[in-house]
Amino acid sequence: MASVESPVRLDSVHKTYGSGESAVEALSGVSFGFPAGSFTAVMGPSGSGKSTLLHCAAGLDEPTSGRVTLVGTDLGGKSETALTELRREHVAFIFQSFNLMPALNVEQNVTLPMLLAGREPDRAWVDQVIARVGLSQRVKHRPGELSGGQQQRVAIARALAARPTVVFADEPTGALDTNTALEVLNLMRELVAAGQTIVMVTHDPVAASFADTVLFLVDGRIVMQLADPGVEAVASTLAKLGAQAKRARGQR
Ligand SMILES: Nc1ncnc2c1ncn2[C@@H]1O[C@H](COP(=O)(O)OP(=O)(O)OP(=O)(O)O)[C@@H](O)[C@H]1O
Repeated sequence: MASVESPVRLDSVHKTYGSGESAVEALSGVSFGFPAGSFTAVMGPSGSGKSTLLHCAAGLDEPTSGRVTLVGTDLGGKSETALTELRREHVAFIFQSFNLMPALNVEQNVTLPMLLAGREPDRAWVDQVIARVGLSQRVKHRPGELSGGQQQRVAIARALAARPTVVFADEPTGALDTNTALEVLNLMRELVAAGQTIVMVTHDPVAASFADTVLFLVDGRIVMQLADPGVEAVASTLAKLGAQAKRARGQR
């Protein structure tokens, strides 16, 4: 099951929030297969639907219509329990809102998802991941004893330690200093080289340049894809799309 060609697939996904006058169409027919062992960045102006796409792809939010397939499983009509099990087995998140367990120390937070999935943590790899995010001196600290950036690094180590099939990341480097951000992005590239699939929402052209492909969303639609993206190309495309979106809003 885990070795499907596209561990994450969206087919004609629409997502509308609210109804009637106040309805907002956050996704307007998104179709994309994220290939196994690929790193894809999702970019676009504020409100273009990036987080909604990520939440629908991860089964955290249900599309209004269309189909999402995660690691070979059609998520349509699945129970919350079935979704939780699927995620526990195959998926990791690096979201700002995915909090750490306050009573557990760094090492315990990092190994918890594996223990919950009934898997024995690979201690050497766990130590390596914790070292790569610069927290070797903090393994016995609790989240409350760490800075915001350090807590984010624990969340990153936690996501990477379990070697999930798919990593969903929302602004994973947003709260990090430049050096740690580069270290984390390099680590993500290593995971991709090892066959894992990463889908990352970011506003940062430098972070996006680590991806194999950048998808640009405008008004809930994929309007452009950039392969092997360079920082300059990403930044100029983003600026152009942002200006177009602003003009279009002005005309409405
Ligand atoms: N729970 C919700 N209820 C109502 N509308 C929502 C909800 N979540 C998102 N939206 C709307 O859907 C659209 C897309 O939102 P989304 O958060 O996916 O955009 P985004 O591209 O991630 O934005 P940003 O870059 O500002 O985080 C926006 O117009 C937003 O206001």
